[in-house]
Amino acid sequence: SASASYVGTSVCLSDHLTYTKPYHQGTLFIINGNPVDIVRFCKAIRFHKAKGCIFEDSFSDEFCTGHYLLGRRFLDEKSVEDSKNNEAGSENKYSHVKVISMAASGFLLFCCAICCPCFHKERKANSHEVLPKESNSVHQVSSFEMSPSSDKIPPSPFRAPPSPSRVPQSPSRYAMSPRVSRLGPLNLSMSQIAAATNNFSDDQKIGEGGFGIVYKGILDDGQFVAIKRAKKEHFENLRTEFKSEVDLLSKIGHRNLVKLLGYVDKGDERLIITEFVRNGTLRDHLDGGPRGILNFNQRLEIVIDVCHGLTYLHSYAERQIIHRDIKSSNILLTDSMRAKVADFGFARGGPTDSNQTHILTQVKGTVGYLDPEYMRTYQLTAKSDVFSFGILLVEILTGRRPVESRRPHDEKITVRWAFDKYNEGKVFELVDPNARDRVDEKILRKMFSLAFQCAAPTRKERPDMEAVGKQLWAIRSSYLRRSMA
Ligand SMILES: Nc1ncnc2c1ncn2[C@@H]1O[C@H](COP(=O)(O)OP(=O)(O)OP(=O)(O)O)[C@@H](O)[C@H]1O
Repeated sequence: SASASYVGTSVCLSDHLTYTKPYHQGTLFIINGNPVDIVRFCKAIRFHKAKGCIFEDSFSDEFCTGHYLLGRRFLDEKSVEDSKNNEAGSENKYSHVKVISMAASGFLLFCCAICCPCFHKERKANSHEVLPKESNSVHQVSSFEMSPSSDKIPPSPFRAPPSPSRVPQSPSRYAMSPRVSRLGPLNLSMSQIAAATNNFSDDQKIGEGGFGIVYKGILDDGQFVAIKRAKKEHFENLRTEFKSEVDLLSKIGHRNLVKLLGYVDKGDERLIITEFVRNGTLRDHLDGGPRGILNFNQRLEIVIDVCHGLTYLHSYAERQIIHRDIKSSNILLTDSMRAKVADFGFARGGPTDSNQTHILTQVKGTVGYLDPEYMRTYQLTAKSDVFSFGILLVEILTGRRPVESRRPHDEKITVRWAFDKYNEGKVFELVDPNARDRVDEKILRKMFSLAFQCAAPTRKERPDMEAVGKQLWAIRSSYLRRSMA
């Protein structure tokens, strides 16, 4: 994700216009979480400009000049049609019959069919939507402070309800957020950290993310640590959310979550110190290379670990925590291939009051894993992590990134491609070609089915992580039974 191309955003009329930069043939254009073609995107820009909307500095629209758009009218008309269909669907989202009738994409139909029980159960729980009183809601988009529920978002011709066929694309960092830095139980001075990292020498560098460089360090007592050193341009943000995140993270302790050991917030330095997890990221392993290829059993164990880490955050931590950036490059593996969820830079406390169903907040996360409903409504719940987990599940089974912009059109959005193949009964074609062990078709279908439930378009349709865990355990037992037979 260090290579993430940034995205431009406008929130005029609550539309979220996003595109991956720099502009090239494979550039993805997204409106409110829905992939659109360039013509429609440019139309939205023009519309926003006419309404006097201000675009970020980084938002450039030079691709909207004539020659890129020639010959695209057909596409444009088609997407307007799509949008009309979807608009109609949005009104009917509480009626099963109608949901079924609108499910032109097939995906929604599927989700509805397999998720009916949770659909019913969750509807009650979500019936009160209250704007939470957050201490650190400074980043909320101002128009939303006045409009707590999505119903009140001003109308725009470019809004459309999400559907899984509309998952956002490309594993690009979607928005910048401050990193936490803290120094809890590990009370290290700057000179100790300098010694531990050999003065931040290049040899100790293990990676680089959007916010800083990660170094490996070795403490006096021989303990290995990972030290993330924030880039100076993020310092201001760091200050703003610093305290709340420190408070959140200091309460976390689970074997499937990377432990935060401390922070430094002094003078020119913002450092986060975590336990060092030595076997690379899940993405590294899916890409193959010297570490070898993950077999199916390992993949299954990894998703179970991630699921347990998330279940703890959502249901068992002192206060509910929503990670907001679940993705394969944030899953670290130990030598024994156990998984730990890392990178809590975007983590947020969930609702604190039982009347609150969600938190209203700016969208943060990584494009491709981002919950389309959260992108559209700015309502954050633990189900946004469930969505990302579903995308991750498809990724670990197929080996493909959530968005593969170089592939043919119908394969670009991995979850959509997988869903179509699944429905055609071609589940074996989905399996990562690098994973050589042959797995029973039933097991594969169960895994994919679970992934699609998690990546359902609306949070009401998604199971919670605890339910996901139960399903994964059941799949694991039948897998083990079958492989022993
Ligand atoms: N605790 C850790 N132990 C071992 N390696 C780590 C640890 N934390 C991070 N890394 C390594 O450093 C790399 C960069 O991590 P970082 O979290 O900064 O970036 P990212 O998640 O890849 O990108 P971004 O922060 O932009 O999402 C990771 O890909 C991983 O290889």
